[in-house]
Amino acid sequence: MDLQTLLKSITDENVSGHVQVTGISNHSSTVQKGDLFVAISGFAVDGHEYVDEAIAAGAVAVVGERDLPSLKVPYIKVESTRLTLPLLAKQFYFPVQGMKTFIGITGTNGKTTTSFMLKHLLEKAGHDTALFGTIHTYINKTIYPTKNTTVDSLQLYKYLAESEDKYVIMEVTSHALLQHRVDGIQFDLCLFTNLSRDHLDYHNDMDSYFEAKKRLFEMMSPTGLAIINYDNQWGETLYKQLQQEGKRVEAVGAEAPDFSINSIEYGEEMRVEFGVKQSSYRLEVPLLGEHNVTNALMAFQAARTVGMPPPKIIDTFKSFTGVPGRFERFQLPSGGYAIIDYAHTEDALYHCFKTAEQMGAERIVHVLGFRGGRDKGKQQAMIEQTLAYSDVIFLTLDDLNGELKEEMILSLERFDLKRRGKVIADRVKAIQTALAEIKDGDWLFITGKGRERYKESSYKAIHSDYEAVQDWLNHTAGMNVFKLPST
Ligand SMILES: CC(=O)N[C@H]1[C@@H](OP(=O)(O)OP(=O)(O)OC[C@H]2O[C@@H](n3ccc(=O)[nH]c3=O)[C@H](O)[C@@H]2O)O[C@H](CO)[C@@H](O)[C@@H]1O[C@H](C)C(=O)N[C@@H](C)C(=O)N[C@H](CCC(=O)O)C(=O)O
Ligand SMILES: Nc1ncnc2c1ncn2[C@@H]1O[C@H](COP(=O)(O)OP(=O)(O)OP(=O)(O)O)[C@@H](O)[C@H]1O
Repeated sequence: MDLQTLLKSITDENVSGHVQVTGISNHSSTVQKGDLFVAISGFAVDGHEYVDEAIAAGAVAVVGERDLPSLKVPYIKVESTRLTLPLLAKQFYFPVQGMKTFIGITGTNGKTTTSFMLKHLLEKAGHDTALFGTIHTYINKTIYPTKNTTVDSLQLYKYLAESEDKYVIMEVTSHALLQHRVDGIQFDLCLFTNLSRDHLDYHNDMDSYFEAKKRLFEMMSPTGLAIINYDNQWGETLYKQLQQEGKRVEAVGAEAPDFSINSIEYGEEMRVEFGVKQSSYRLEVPLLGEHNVTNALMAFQAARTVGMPPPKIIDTFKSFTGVPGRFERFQLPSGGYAIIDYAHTEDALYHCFKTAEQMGAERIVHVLGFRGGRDKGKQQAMIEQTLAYSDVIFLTLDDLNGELKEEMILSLERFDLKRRGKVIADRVKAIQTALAEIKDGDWLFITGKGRERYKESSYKAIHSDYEAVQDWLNHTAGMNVFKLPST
């Protein structure tokens, strides 16, 4: 594409000469000959420092937001490159949204679970469905690894250009919304799962965190619909605000207008009877936990809105097999259970423990750690939550993300575990020590990482909580033939 044509989306200024752009890059190491390089002033480094490297790699023009000494390629200075990047990327890779239906899901917890449920429903109904989220990106039935829950705008538009999928489900985080990673998308459906304390290292307070999440609903198409979990206090606030703004909005939950939950049966699968306006339904959710009932009801409403008949949705839920690393429960030789779960907020832990209690757990044993470089303010509340339910607690390391191991261990040792716990720094050791404690009737929660690979090495060549459990079963419990089901 001609540079001047590409720049029309961001400036009226003329650029001298005829420059053909064959791609866009925002990382110097990925620049290809013919690329336009966009320099972002980042949180960790300043992309303007890499302009020379980008030009040496073949960049034919540069967009930046700082004054730079004259370059041997055209330089276009803009107000904000974070705002400019999605405009350029969209124009170059995916100028027309076309026939795709965009579904954005935001909230502190439940985005991944709800998005997996919805993808399952849509795919079983025969619709090609793309998914962007924490676990992976899924385009044209191919899985791609992902660094962020919401990919950056450049990667997003490159994927969308490739995607032949009719539906696009995106987990949209508050970081992504503030960093303009999904700018330019008009969402047909916007879901709000809940808001609870998290990420206050990035957002100053809960009000700012809420306002960041609310941005998704500003990107909703005029004919779009917002589906809100009304049982969450912030959900109720959002519902009322959107209604006042004249947006189309539906609420889900026991306290929601036009929606009623008549009964919930707790068990190996959850059964919920509920009513939407004049109709009533009975849904079996093949997952544990009331939080998953909420997630399922959100997915139900979304699938219904895009035209799937409720009986078909109810039937399709029966074949949903769950989400990797989200309340994955394994029976141990002792008769107790080990659960691998991604909970890393006080609210998520509460839902884990409440589920165990409802299922008759006699004792709760808990292994948890805290990610380095993330909100430290939530740690004490998470400790209080585990103390409220757990009989035995093992504090251990999670990803350090650049923090010093010794300092992290010291900070873990400072928590008062009321003589019910101890610090075992090595995560595999902590998990395997806990497993050895488990008796019939016990539920062991291993939280924070789900199926994610460890960034830190352990005393054994084991790379995830799942492998740590499997290794213990194979070696210590003498069950050499036992294999946990894989993802
Ligand atoms: C703090 C934060 O959110 N950072 C995000 C941000 O990084 P950044 O743009 O500031 O990047 P940077 O590393 O400072 O680099 C600045 C620029 O220099 C360029 N560069 C850098 C190095 C180099 O050698 N050459 C080069 O050109 C980079 O490509 C970049 O354009 O934009 C990047 C692209 O979108 C993100 O990958 C990155 O996420 C980092 C890795 C991260 O950990 N983010 C977390 C906090 C996050 O976003 N989490 C949410 C989930 C939260 C939840 O669970 O709800 C998420 O959506 O993943
Ligand atoms: N609706 C819910 N309400 C509260 N907690 C939930 C809910 N759904 C899931 N959880 C808890 O939160 C954890 C993370 O769930 P999930 O991955 O679905 O959420 P997420 O919003 O994608 O999280 P993240 O942003 O951290 O990737 C689960 O492992 C579970 O402990």
